[in-house]
Amino acid sequence: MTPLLTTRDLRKNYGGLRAVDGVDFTLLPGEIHAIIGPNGAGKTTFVSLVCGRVMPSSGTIIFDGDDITDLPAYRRVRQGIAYTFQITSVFAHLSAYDNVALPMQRTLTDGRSRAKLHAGVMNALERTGLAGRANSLAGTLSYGHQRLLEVAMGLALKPRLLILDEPTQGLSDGEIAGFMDLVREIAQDATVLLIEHNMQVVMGLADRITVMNAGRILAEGTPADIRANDEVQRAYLGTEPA
Ligand SMILES: Nc1ncnc2c1ncn2[C@@H]1O[C@H](COP(=O)(O)OP(=O)(O)OP(=O)(O)O)[C@@H](O)[C@H]1O
Repeated sequence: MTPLLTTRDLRKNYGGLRAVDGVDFTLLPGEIHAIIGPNGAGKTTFVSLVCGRVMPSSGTIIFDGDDITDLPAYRRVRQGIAYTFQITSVFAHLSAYDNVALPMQRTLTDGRSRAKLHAGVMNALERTGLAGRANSLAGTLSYGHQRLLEVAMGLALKPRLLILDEPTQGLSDGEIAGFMDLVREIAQDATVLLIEHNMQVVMGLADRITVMNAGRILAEGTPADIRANDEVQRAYLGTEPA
């Protein structure tokens, strides 16, 4: 199977700190792929390099056969890479509807396609269970709903690759269960790369897991492989119920 995304010897240094230190990574189309690892392992920096928020010190990023290493973030969005980040980034004083319409509008080359925009926004809100909140100001939504709104903003871009950075942080158990169903549904027509600390979510959702430690890949495999890996247990999972 041809990978959707490949990184080769990808590096990001902050002064003397090697935040991402020679990562060779492969993402297969259609998979749900989790990146785990201790705080400071380089997970957020790595996905920031993939989506273009941060430019690498060296190395190569290939997306769907094209070298995107030097492409700015907005061009990567057009190629189908969407992301939502740890820190809630909704516009509090805009409605849920407008929050989704804003990023989507940028992808429509024909500024007059209002019907298309409306259909796309409502589809994204429906998939995330927020259609009934379309007119609510984003700032009045619960934290969990704001996180879902971010996912809706990503979905409206019809991404081929959706990157989620700690999407379940701050969600209740019930919201987490709903979120897992949503990710499975998204993965039917997109590839999902997620950074996640909640091991139940990781083990329950991921087809494959990459474990990072100190900027490098420590291990890769299925949930069963990762559970059975002694090095991973020592470096990371030891204190977590795997
Ligand atoms: N803009 C920056 N300037 C300097 N150092 C940075 C910057 N961004 C990240 N780092 C450092 O790079 C290392 C990797 O950070 P990163 O946020 O990628 O880790 P992480 O695995 O995502 O951690 P967490 O699970 O806590 O989010 C850390 O030591 C961090 O302090």
